[in-house]
Amino acid sequence: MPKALRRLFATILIYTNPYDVRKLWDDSFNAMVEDYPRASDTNNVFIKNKLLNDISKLLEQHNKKLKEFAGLPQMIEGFEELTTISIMIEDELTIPVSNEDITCIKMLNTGQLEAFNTIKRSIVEKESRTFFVDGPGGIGKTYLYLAFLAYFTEQ
Ligand SMILES: Nc1ncnc2c1ncn2[C@@H]1O[C@H](COP(=O)(O)OP(=O)(O)OP(=O)(O)O)[C@@H](O)[C@H]1O
Repeated sequence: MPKALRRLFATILIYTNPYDVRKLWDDSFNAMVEDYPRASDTNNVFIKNKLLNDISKLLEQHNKKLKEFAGLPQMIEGFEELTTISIMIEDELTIPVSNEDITCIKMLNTGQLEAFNTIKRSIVEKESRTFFVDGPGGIGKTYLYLAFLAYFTEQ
């Protein structure tokens, strides 16, 4: 739904050239960013610029630019490069999850389950921590990763 609203917003800009773009932006803002990830370190400036970046890409498909619409906030310079990470996350989310991967979660051994629960808790509580999973070859690191991928994609 938020994605469809962003597309609708861009379509309105392109085809109707509304009188009060800023009001349309302000009124639609919250609904358009509903699906954006909100980590603890994600502030409003990031959300605003991510939205501008997404709208900008939609406008580009019609050879239009953000700056052509007076009243629209402008994106901070260099923001596009900062979004590379979120594109990587979006790519990860397109990987299909097999039933076998979903079964992984129930099959985790004690060590894997401990790691799974610790990392999952940290993600759910938006701690923004980094974990390094190490161990001898064949111990089940990839298996643990597949369980995570299945769990969070399902979510
Ligand atoms: N909890 C588990 N239950 C059943 N099979 C498992 C479990 N954990 C791992 N395996 C299986 O053990 C094998 C080795 O696991 P995995 O590939 O995850 O190890 P790895 O630590 O990533 O190895 P490497 O470091 O060599 O890449 C795989 O065939 C995997 O399916």
